[in-house]
Amino acid sequence: MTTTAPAASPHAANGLVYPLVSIQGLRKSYGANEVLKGVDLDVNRREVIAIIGKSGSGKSTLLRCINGLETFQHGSLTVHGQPLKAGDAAAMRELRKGVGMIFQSFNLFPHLSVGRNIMLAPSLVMNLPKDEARKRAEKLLSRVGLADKFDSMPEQLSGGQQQRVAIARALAMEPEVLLCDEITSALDPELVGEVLHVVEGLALQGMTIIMVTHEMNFARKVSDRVVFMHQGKVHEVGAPEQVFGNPATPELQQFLSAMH
Ligand SMILES: Nc1ncnc2c1ncn2[C@@H]1O[C@H](COP(=O)(O)OP(=O)(O)OP(=O)(O)O)[C@@H](O)[C@H]1O
Repeated sequence: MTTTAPAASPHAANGLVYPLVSIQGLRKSYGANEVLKGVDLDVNRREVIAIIGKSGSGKSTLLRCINGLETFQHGSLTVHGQPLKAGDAAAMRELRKGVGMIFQSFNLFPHLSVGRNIMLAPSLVMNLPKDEARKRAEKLLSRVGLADKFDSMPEQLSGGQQQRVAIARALAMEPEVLLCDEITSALDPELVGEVLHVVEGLALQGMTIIMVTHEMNFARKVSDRVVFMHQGKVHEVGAPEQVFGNPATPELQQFLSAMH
């Protein structure tokens, strides 16, 4: 991908170099159902990763583990050099501050204006003074093309606009990495483009993004690497031209032909 930001790179601090997100041997079960069966994945700063795969292959569960919404039983997860042990609830809460997540449903607070939705977390979690939180919300709203919607209520916006507010709200916590879980799946087709345009802009500005998506053309255009998940594992990973143009395994070939 051509970016205006420097290329993806391992993070360097305190003389150490490490990926921004490092996942090793991650296993997660719901009861007897093992959903993630040993996932290994490193994500460098400024990388854009698209996760694709059949329904039930564990894509959403993996994202939810990365932002600490789900516990896992085995393996390790390190974000920004902070290792997170399986089941460490306090560390998971801390982790969530540095990881933004956007879901298929926008989950805006219906009784708060657009601006207040964005100000909420910086005010409550980061203790940002009200005027600074407001300035931050205004800036983010213009970044997602909604500068004039500060005082609107969520119900007055289209689905595409609400999803853009959800993106602004996630960015308000200045996350290290942004996780996107099928964020256009609930939108009418004519509204998909405006949301993808915002995500593409963030990618070009150097945001580290891990997105689960069914938008194959978008994955091909924007991502640095595509991860194909199959039966709870990373089955194939590579540059978009390799994964889409020259899939190595029959499972990926079948998945891609079923998408056409
Ligand atoms: N909270 C839960 N409790 C029990 N089982 C769950 C839970 N969440 C997910 N699962 C199961 O885990 C498996 C993987 O689900 P997951 O949502 O991660 O898959 P996915 O690849 O994201 O699928 P999709 O593309 O349909 O969203 C499924 O079998 C699902 O039923």
